[in-house]
Amino acid sequence: MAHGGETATGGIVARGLTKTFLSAVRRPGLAGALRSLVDPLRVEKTAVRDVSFSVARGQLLALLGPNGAGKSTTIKMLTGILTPTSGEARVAGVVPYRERERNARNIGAVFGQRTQLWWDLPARESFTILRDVYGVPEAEHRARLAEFDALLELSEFWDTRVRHLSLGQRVRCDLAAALLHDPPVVFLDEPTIGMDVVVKEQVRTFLRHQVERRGRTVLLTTHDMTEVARLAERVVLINHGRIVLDGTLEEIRRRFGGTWQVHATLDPAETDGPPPPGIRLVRREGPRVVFGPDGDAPPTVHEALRAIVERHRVTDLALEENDLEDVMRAAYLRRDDRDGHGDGDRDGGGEGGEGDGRATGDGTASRAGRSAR
Ligand SMILES: Nc1ncnc2c1ncn2[C@@H]1O[C@H](COP(=O)(O)OP(=O)(O)OP(=O)(O)O)[C@@H](O)[C@H]1O
Repeated sequence: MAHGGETATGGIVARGLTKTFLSAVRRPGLAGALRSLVDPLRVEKTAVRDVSFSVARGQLLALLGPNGAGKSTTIKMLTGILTPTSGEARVAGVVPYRERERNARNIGAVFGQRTQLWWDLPARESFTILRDVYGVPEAEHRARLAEFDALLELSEFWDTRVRHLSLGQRVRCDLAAALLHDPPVVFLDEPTIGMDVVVKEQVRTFLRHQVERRGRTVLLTTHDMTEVARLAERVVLINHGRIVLDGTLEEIRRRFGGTWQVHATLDPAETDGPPPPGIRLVRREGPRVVFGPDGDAPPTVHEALRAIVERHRVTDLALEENDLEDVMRAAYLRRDDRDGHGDGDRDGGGEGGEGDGRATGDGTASRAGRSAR
């Protein structure tokens, strides 16, 4: 966990962040509806529960989780839009919900569904207004716009009124607008939603440039697993408002799906024998078998291939990586199982906590793993 000193240079720290909403619900039936008018029934909903993580300066972290997991609520607390019910946050050394103006200078934010651009103005005029709002020197402004244009091809459409831009064009302008004042920290809530594959790749290149060349700290949410695979060094997976895993994509694969599968055809003379240690038989159909990693410390794929060939009489061998969407589905569903058992998981602090999804300890809770049982 990073400390205040680290965030002062441009990192993010969330400690025990919790947000509970109180919302009015209507009682059923006409009489209930009338009663609710004078005596509203309020229910509590904890959207984010004891969430702790940190992002060091110049790191990109993807916040992942199913719909309603609490991602946007977390980002809203870190951008100062919402005040947490308990816990604390620091973004570039500032408590965002206490010093909103100071925080606004340190961060850029893009909420893919909304725009911060003036609808009836061409984007370039919005950029000029933002330059004046943030007091960016003209030469700096021009240099930064030129950099953004080179990466995002904005000049093709920045003289068109924002209301006439396509979604992909508009979000590219929003990305530029969010970074024009050179913020050290950037929050992106589903930035590539609805973009075509070419524009998505352009935006990813732009983000990589901002992280690697400009040293910005980026926290993004996405449901696009290709995006995660291409961009994120580290992911925090949340579900039902709690952190399930804080680690790398490889760790998610290992815990929820396994990092590899070996499809083999065995010689008909092969007699049934157990697979090598650390390897499990996922599926068997006649001579065709599928092996996967087993346990907490499975062999690497090279070790596995060698062990399988030494142990079994193999006539054909193919290596496949587990599909990331399948792995994520297993991760999301696994969390639901755990909730159903009310296991009282608490630690949001990441790796090794009770909330790390190792419900069975086998580390291979994949679709394939289940079908093998
Ligand atoms: N203002 C609010 N009042 C009451 N409940 C809310 C409010 N905002 C969010 N919630 C609830 O909090 C939970 C988390 O919502 P949130 O928008 O953070 O999820 P999310 O992970 O961003 O989901 P998605 O991927 O669908 O955008 C949801 O159950 C949502 O209904």
